[in-house]
Amino acid sequence: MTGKFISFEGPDGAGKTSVIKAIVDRLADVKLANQVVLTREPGGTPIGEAIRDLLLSSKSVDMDGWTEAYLFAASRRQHVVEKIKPALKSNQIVICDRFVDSSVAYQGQGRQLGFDQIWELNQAAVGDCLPDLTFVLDLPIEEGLQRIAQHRTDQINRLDEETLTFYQRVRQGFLKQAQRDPQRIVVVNASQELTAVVKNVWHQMAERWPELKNEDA
Ligand SMILES: Nc1ncnc2c1ncn2[C@@H]1O[C@H](COP(=O)(O)OP(=O)(O)OP(=O)(O)O)[C@@H](O)[C@H]1O
Ligand SMILES: Cc1cn([C@H]2C[C@H](O)[C@@H](COP(=O)(O)O)O2)c(=O)[nH]c1=O
Repeated sequence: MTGKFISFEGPDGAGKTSVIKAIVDRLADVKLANQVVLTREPGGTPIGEAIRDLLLSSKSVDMDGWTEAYLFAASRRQHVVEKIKPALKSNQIVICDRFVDSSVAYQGQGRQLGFDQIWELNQAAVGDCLPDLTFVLDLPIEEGLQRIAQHRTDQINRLDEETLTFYQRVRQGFLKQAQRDPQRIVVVNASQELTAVVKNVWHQMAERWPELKNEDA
């Protein structure tokens, strides 16, 4: 199978991590486990993870919105150059937990820095390296936040403490981005049971890449 770049997006608690785990298992079932590169943003590289710590730390309360936007883009640039592009070049399947659409939704729409302005800033960071396929896991904000509150095992981060209206703008940002780029972005109803969400995502992947239905690698 040739290199593929797939990103998973959505508001906090939409189920990205859970769905990605199940999709990686499915890829293993079709004998593609050794081709999978699982990664995340912010982060994905040592430099990116250091930027992640700075971005998500509750000590960064005074961070300016544009500083935040540039730091997400800087983490992304390093990620693209150091990990994503080389992996695609060697025919790996890159599965990324959040990518450029998160910046457009959170910084562009959530922080109201401007949808197009944040897209342009990120164009400089990613160049021509956009996902082949992006899943936006969509659900009412309250549901995602409730899921997190019920099951939280990791620490609360700085962005977890935003208001409901911030997250509602973020959700609209993802949906607007999907409307703008329907070839790349598929919106999935993430309110369904996890098995149904995974089935839907896998179906979309196999539609696009029929070799996934019967991979004999
Ligand atoms: N479809 C679902 N139905 C009910 N609960 C779910 C579903 N998907 C995930 N969950 C649960 O919701 C919580 C958040 O899921 P998960 O960590 O996968 O979301 P996430 O999108 O990665 O969150 P974050 O953006 O905060 O990292 C977990 O406890 C998970 O078990
Ligand atoms: C890539 C990216 C992320 N964010 C936000 C979204 C989340 O609140 C955190 C990351 O935490 P997660 O548990 O890994 O989902 O960062 C953002 O605001 N902008 C971005 O570009």
